Amino acid sequence: MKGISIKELAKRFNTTEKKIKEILSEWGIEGKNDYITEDALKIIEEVLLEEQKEKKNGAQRGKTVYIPQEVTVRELANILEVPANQIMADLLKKGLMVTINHSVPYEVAVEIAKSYGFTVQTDSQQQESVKKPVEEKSEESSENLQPRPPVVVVMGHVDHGKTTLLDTIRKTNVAAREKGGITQHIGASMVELPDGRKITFLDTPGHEAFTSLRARGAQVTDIAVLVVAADDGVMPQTIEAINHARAFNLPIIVAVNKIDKPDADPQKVRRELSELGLIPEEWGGDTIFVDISAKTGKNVDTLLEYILLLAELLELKADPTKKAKGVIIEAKLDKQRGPVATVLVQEGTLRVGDVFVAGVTYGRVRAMIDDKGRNIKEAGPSTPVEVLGFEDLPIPGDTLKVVDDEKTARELAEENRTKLQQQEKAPKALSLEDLYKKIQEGEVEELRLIIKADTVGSVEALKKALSEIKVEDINIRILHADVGAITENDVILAKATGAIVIGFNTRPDVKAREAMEREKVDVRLYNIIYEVVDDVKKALKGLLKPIEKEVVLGSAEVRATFKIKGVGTVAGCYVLEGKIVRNARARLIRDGVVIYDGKIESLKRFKEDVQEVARGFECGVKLKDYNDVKVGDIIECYEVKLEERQI
Ligand SMILES: Nc1nc2c(ncn2[C@@H]2O[C@H](COP(=O)(O)OP(=O)(O)OP(=O)(O)O)[C@@H](O)[C@H]2O)c(=O)[nH]1
Repeated sequence: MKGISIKELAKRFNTTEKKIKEILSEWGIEGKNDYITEDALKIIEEVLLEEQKEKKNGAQRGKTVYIPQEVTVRELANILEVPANQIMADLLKKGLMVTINHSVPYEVAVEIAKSYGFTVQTDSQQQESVKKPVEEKSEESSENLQPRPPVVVVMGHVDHGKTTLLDTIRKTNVAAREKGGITQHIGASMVELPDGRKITFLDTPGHEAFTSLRARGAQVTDIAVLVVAADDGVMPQTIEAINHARAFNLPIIVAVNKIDKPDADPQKVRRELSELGLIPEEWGGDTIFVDISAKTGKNVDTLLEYILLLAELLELKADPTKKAKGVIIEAKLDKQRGPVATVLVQEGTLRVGDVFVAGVTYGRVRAMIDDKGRNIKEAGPSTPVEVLGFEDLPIPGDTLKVVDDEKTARELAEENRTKLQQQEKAPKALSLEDLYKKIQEGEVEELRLIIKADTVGSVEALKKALSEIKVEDINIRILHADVGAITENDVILAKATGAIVIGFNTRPDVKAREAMEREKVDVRLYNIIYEVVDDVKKALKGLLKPIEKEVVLGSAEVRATFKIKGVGTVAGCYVLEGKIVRNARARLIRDGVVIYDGKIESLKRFKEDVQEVARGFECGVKLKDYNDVKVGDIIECYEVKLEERQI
């Protein structure tokens, strides 16, 4: 393992190479060829971070800063006079993966400022056009933080038992049975153990659910349970799920399922997952593995115990006394009840009568129904509840915030609408063309890639070739690499993580195509490894030219041919779709094979020269420098556009 170079490390911590070498010798660590191993890196990082904080704390202790409600990483870094990288590292530790222009939740920003020894002034005299959310006053009172139940997503390969596990957990949910509740599907459910401890599960199994919520900026889950069937072992979606969880730094507990089956081999699952970096605790690693049978219920209680244990280690806390804040998990229009949405309360307590803003809509909580179908009056942190009283249908992934009055709610919703419109104008996902610009602006510090290829060999070759690219200090991180078509999941993951999808001898499927359009994710298709490497290198150096995009204008079938003296062969055609345009580019297709690629030289309708001929009409086409046209050939007319993006 190569590790990280001393030079890179010095840059990351804004210090000198000499300083790093000093720490190395102090700790008796040797750097080979100026490279440090991963283990040594951890020690150095800790020493440097501590030193940096100490220094800051000393200098800043007592200094008062004002942090606006809406603050980006860059702005916070400026206010605290700390490198933006450092702030991003602090956020990552709190499970928030952001770039320099992302906004930082206010309460997190305050926490970070305090960790650097600042006193935070909340009561600003500054004039603000935006109404400050009301919870700001209570933001300071972190003494009310109390443990909250973990929010868990169950993931894994098809048929490995995700749904069965969720059903079993809900059925053995003692508290619910005693209270006679009937489980309702509301998008998430809360399980209560006999001793009163609770766990919230997202109802929709699979990583797609949380990744698409995450793509909209919502950090919903705390823990991922990876279900792997012991009779089947690690399968493609197991790997996909691991990569999705890792992309968001979500801790994973492995549930080795179906151990009741005679051909179950839980040890094989351990071996396979170890190869993927999930090493069982019993083998000296730090991943919890629990052998279960979702069908018989065996060890499911142990699994729940481990989830709670991990939750304790994660110190999940929230302040139930604050005004509520939550995430929309699901939303639907109900004929009788109007817009209904499931909200996962993340902070504070949501109460009937509360006025709220939720993305571009707002409302007042008219009623709340829990996952057992009961009407409830209030819901605390990590509780999923169905909420009635929205003005309009909210969007899953949007945040719901309780505010003081309806006027504020309406104004904030309007503001969010304006922001959304602005965002929609600018493509948000990263493209290879604008990578260089973003690197220069400090918005991107690593290039994240998702690779899909035709064979395992190609995947490996691409991974190797890409990992060898070294341009400045930009890191290339492969979030997911697999065999097969580019899927909607790949696109959603790319969107959520700011990654680029590379397809090698493979194409996006229909759903992926739709998602690409919708999410404006950069998907690149190649069939030569060298070109992938070359494009990535050029992008990192800012040399990549805009992509030429081909747009098919229309196609026509050749129904007759005419030899005309001095002109050549003219094809009598019928336009099947779109239109045929004079002087446009065209190719001739015979039995699915392109046999000519050139230009439409002349286009006529009843001997008249015309500019274009639409679908359903006949026309005469002469292809430039080509006469071997035959009846039954297809003429496809197209144009090549340069993407409008600037490098
Ligand atoms: N023997 C045995 N069968 C199980 C166990 N868990 C699940 N199954 C069976 O495996 C099959 C698939 O289970 P599901 O729970 O539907 O799997 P899933 O992962 O939710 O599948 P998808 O929703 O299709 O992704 C069903 O026939 C279950 O009855 C188990 O612990 N033991």
